[in-house]
Amino acid sequence: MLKPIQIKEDLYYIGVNDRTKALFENLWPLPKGVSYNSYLIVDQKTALFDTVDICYSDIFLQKLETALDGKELNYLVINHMEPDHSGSLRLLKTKYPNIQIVGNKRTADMVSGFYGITDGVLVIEDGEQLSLGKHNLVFYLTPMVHWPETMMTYETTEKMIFSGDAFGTFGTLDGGITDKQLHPERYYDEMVRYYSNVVGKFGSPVQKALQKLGHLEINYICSTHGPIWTIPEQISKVISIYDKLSKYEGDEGVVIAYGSMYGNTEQMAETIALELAQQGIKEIILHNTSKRSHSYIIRDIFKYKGLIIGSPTYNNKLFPEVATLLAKIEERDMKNRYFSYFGSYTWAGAAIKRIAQFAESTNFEIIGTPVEMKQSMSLETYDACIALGKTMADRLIQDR
Ligand SMILES: Cc1cc2nc3c(=O)[nH]c(=O)nc-3n(C[C@H](O)[C@H](O)[C@H](O)COP(=O)(O)O)c2cc1C
Repeated sequence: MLKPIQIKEDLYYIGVNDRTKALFENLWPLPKGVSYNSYLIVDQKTALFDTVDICYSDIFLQKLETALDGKELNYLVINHMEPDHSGSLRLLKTKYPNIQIVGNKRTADMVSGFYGITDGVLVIEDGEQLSLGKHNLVFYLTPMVHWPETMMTYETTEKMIFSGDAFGTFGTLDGGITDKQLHPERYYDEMVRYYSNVVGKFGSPVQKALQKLGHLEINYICSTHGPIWTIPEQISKVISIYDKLSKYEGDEGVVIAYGSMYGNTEQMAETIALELAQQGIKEIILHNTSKRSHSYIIRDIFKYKGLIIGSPTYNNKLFPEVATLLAKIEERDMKNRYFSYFGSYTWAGAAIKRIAQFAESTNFEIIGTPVEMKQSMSLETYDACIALGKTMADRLIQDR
């Protein structure tokens, strides 16, 4: 028998930890794992909020059964249909055939399309309410805070928000479930990585959602990944992280992401970094795009205002890992960055031209003069790298 965790009277945590999966969405590394959170309110009516990844259905269903303690399961509220949360739906419906599945019309379409379930679906509108007895639920549609059907559910008595993926983070819950039981700092970098990797493209919908929900008093943030946030300062911090990231606001600092096969292009990166430090910039992060998972590079690009990209010419194109990274930056509609670039070649340069095309497609502010190096570092190239580093530092310092 597996037991759920009682968070407070009427509220149970019945999520699970995944320490097995290597890549979230088969893309983003999970060195600290991830949790799939599900919650149950037990009132005159019972309501479950989201399910878990299908790999953990058995554990989840056992915990649910214990939490229900013989009561009927009345509602499943689906805030998000991505399979890491809806994966247990078919099994849940088989075990509790009379359950009412609550979602908006887009949810209903996906419930039918993914799981072939069309009966017992209660379609709600934005702002609609549902009473469980003592607890009252209000549904807020927040489209594209990841997927078009995403919504959040606000419980008005205890002021709890079931936020779906919003305010989520990578990292398993190792014993502690609420922020009071753990060191929240452990999760913040992983929250930024989660946001930038998974939600990063949707800055504007996240801003709309934050404005829509801004008037709500919130005592509990119950996300589908990571800790339950209950401490007022932590709640403010979590919301401010999402606010800042969705506005694409960066801190003072520079990410230099480069490709290099034999180290020549890397020397350009090193030279620029030395000058940035010389000028008083403390946060300088060099990422070798072949060595570091792009997941972390993207996280840092979301963190810092300065971005410098470097690449050798490779078969008349960009070095492949750099090209892939640029595509990932483009996909995320990255904004508000100070951008510089550099490149190298041996017989006919193409890297610089390709990065210039990328730069044109963004709204980044181009800083300094791009540096192109033939073969290896000459005094002229060295001076040009120093000049580029200085111009970037000056631009960042202007904002202090
Ligand atoms: C597989 C391969 C393909 C290359 N393709 C080109 C090319 O199309 N045009 C060019 O001018 N140089 C090309 N180069 C040369 C590199 O761009 C040049 O040597 C550069 O300085 C390498 O930088 P690195 O030392 O940082 O790896 C190629 C090198 C390799 C290994």
